[in-house]
Amino acid sequence: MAVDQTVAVVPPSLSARVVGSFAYLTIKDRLPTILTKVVDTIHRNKNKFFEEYGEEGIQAEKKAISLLSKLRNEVQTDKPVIELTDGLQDTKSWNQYLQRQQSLHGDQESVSWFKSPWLYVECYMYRRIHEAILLNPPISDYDVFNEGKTQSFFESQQAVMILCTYLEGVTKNIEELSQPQLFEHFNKLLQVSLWGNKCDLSISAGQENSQKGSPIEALNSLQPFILVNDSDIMWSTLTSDQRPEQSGKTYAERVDIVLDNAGFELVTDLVFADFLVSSGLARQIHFHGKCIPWFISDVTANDFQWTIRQAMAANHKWMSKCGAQWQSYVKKGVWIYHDHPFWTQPHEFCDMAADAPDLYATLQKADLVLFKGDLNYRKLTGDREWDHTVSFSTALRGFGPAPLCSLRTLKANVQVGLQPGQAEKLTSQDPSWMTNGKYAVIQYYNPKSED
Ligand SMILES: O=P(O)(O)OC[C@@]1(O)O[C@H](CO)[C@@H](O)[C@@H]1O
Ligand SMILES: [Mn+2]
Repeated sequence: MAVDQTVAVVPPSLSARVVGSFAYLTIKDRLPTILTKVVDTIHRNKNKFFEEYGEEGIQAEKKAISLLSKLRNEVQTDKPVIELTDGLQDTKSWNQYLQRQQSLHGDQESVSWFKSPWLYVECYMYRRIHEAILLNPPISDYDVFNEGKTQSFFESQQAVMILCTYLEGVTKNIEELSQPQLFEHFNKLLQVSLWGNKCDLSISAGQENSQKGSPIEALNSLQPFILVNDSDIMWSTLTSDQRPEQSGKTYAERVDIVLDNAGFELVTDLVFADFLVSSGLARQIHFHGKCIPWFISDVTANDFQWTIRQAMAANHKWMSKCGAQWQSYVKKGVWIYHDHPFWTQPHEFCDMAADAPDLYATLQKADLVLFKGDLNYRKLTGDREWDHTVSFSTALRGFGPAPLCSLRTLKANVQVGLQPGQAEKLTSQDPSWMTNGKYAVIQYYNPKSED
């Protein structure tokens, strides 16, 4: 049953308040495990810090570890959330957000790990990890998640090669392809990018989680696990002549991709972006990554450049050809990489127009914005206890800078836009369907058309 937008009440945020919930288990078990791994990583790199910076490096390592151990204790004992002190460009807005949470809570109770919105405190933990490193020069630009990200890239080499070889097969005679053939390749590469989102390191608390086997051959068997598939509408958006004043084969002027994870997922996004450009479906791609290490595996500018360089240097004909092509797209400004502090803040995206109007204006220039991954979906929908049949547009609560599409494997218990009865059926077949990463959605919304 569709819910009328005008009368829909905004449901509460997911929170660890609900004992036994996924949010509760994340804060109780997964976050402390992640913090322990971060401490181990820093400790393991002690000699490297000594070689680079001498005794100062060792002192910084010790202080960072002590801040992180304190943080782990705060999480485990449900201490109040405290202000940031590092004076970065976003520190003030984080502290204002804490005040906002405080006023929502009322005076009686403090904002704490188990009593606050899960989205907020989970984002806050990653920002505090960054603070612990940042406050400790000379190791302040150390990426504590770098090892895991590079490892996950190398572990999926075979799949990357298969994908680059497939792309070569598509692009070499792309001019001769009919519309239906182009649509078939579009669908395949879109779905590869969708399932690439299985490979995040946060859900596995940093455990190896890379792509094994052929990502193309796997698609058929994965098809039934796509719960909402709006790829036809997405294709129509790209191929409808949105700018009839500009003649030629190119359809969309600009597609923006809000990236999620480095490693295999990023390669699938680059391959899809390459296909969009080389097929003429889009003229320019704008990528959006993170300014700081985030949710273990998320892409930073460094990861983006590193991945392209690795592909270029690969000892595989088609992979190195892809790498060279990607580098040339970047050089020519066909591909543009952006980052913005808003992506590493805890806000729901419906706040973007008010809290990051410059970013909102940037996205408004796109013909289509793709949001990769689970955390972006949580922020799109506000990470709330929505009824599963509420429409995607209702859950977006006015967010709509441009036509947009979420490509997400389900790893958190928020899901909207399902058919009546669909969620109940899934729950009876597979009770953890919302969090086990086996299911996915390609969910589209166009602010320009009526819902
Ligand atoms: O955004 P991504 O990389 O797809 O997923 C990030 C993620 O694993 O982190 C959280 C768990 O801590 C989950 O909400 C979510 O599944
Ligand atoms: Mn991620």
